Amino acid sequence: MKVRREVLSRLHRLFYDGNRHREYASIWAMKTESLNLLLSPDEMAEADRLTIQKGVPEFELMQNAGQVVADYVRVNFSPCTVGVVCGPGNNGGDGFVVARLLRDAGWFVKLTFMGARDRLGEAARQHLDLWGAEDSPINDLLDECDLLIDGLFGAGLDRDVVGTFAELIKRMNRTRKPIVAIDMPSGIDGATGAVRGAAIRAVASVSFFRLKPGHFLLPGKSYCGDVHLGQIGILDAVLPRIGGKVWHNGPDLWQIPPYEAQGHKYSRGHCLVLSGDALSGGAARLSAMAALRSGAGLVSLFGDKAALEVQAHHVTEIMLKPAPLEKLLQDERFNSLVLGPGAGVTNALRDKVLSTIAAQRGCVLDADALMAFESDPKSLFDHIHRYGGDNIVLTPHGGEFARLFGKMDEAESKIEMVRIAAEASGAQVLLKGADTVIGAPDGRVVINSNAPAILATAGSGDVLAGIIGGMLARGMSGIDAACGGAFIHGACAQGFGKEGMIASDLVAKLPEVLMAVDK
Ligand SMILES: NC(=O)C1=CN([C@@H]2O[C@H](COP(=O)(O)OP(=O)(O)OC[C@H]3O[C@@H](n4cnc5c(N)ncnc54)[C@H](OP(=O)(O)O)[C@@H]3O)[C@@H](O)[C@H]2O)[C@H](O)CC1
Ligand SMILES: [K+]
Repeated sequence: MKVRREVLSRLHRLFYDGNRHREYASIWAMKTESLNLLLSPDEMAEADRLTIQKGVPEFELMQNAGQVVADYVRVNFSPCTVGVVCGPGNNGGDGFVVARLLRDAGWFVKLTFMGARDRLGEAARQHLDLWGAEDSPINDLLDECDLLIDGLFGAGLDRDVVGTFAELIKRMNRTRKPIVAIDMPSGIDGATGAVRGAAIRAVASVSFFRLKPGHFLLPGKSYCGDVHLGQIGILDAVLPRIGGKVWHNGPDLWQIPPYEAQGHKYSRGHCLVLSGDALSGGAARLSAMAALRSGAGLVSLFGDKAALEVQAHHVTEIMLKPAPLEKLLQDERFNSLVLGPGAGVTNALRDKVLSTIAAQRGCVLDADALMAFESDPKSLFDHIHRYGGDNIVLTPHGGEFARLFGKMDEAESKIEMVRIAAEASGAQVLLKGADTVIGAPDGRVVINSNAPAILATAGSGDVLAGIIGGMLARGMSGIDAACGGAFIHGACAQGFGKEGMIASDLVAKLPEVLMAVDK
């Protein structure tokens, strides 16, 4: 019933043409069973429990989990001597299955169990019995095996790893042998990606049913190696009961509105970008070019006449509007704005932001547009709550985020930080970084993980703001535009290569990437 209501309201909004900001279909509301959904270890344990309650034996889930890992190993490695290190819980139980299946396939397998048989659960104990061979001393296993399987801890890690286990993890890493992690690299917190004391550095992590935030948040991501997902019989039908609210970003989550055959440039939206002054216009120009390449029908730079006269020497397709913002906002066709890049932190900028919000336009508030509220963020947030923030995207980097929302030491992870910030501000918050996290005011969070290191270059953030501005102009909602923008931005950098990229190269890559994500 709830889903039906969401679909109906989505359809209502689809056909609603609010003049100021048109909204197209977002497939977001129908994503309960999406493979992009991420589950925390606790949510995963709940999915496991509900599935078992519905009659699927835990023994079978464990058998299937081991099978998925063994299959991964057989496809990706040549037969060799494998050492399986099993911990005291069900992660170790999966390890018993992997060991048995690889042995059955003719591989030479050693296994060390770092727990007590009588403390294992029933299913793990049965699988230990089926393995049935002598335990190997850990020194022999580490010396003699070519490939290690990490079955120490998975979803049940609930404290820092210390003492013997921490030493073992470090020794496994020091062998420099390839390690395949079952579920998560042991020591990585699946909910937050934090290293809990010590963690396995895996070449691959094979997980089950749905991935976890820790596979994508740093530093966890850099410990996982290749991440592989397999299905083990946990039922999709349990997902509505879990009600997960964190997703991994990808084109399945959002849809760029297609061009209409009858459309004209105004029906594709008009994005206004505030120019910096005469000596600081490059950032806004990058945003404007990105917005235009992202498919906004028209893009205009506005600002001081002196600044626009300089811009006139650089732009061709982009128009220049030397009019005051208040006047521009009377024209409803300007449906999206990008404010902040190179703008300078001034009271005048602050006023422009507040006017834009009051005029209920889609907007991206970046850099200086955020810092203009550093001393009084509440005035920004109150304004957004008053006029509505569905189509507003704030794009702070870590430093700006802390200055606007406070340090949030209490918060558990980037997910919690962004969730709190989105709720407080009433807008979408896109916290930039190597693991960009995007939050909506209703608690939904999306992790974007496709940004390569070369994206950390001057002007890259201006391009991101422009892409999101272009998406808003085309009629995407704030959350869809933010997620789409972050993914497309990362994909542009990935498509460029490893060296020498500058921000305008991202703009040049946009057509190729937009074609690739077009559904
Ligand atoms: N839902 C699924 O997809 C399935 C998952 N399977 C696998 O099971 C694990 C989760 O199993 P679980 O038994 O809940 O947890 P772990 O094996 O990860 O770890 C629990 C044991 O580890 C001890 N523990 C936890 N943290 C530490 C630590 N820092 N230092 C030392 N020991 C630690 C804990 O000990 P206690 O003292 O707290 O009791 C437990 O003994 C999941 O990751 C999958 O691999 C199923 O096989 C199939 C279904
Ligand atoms: K593990």
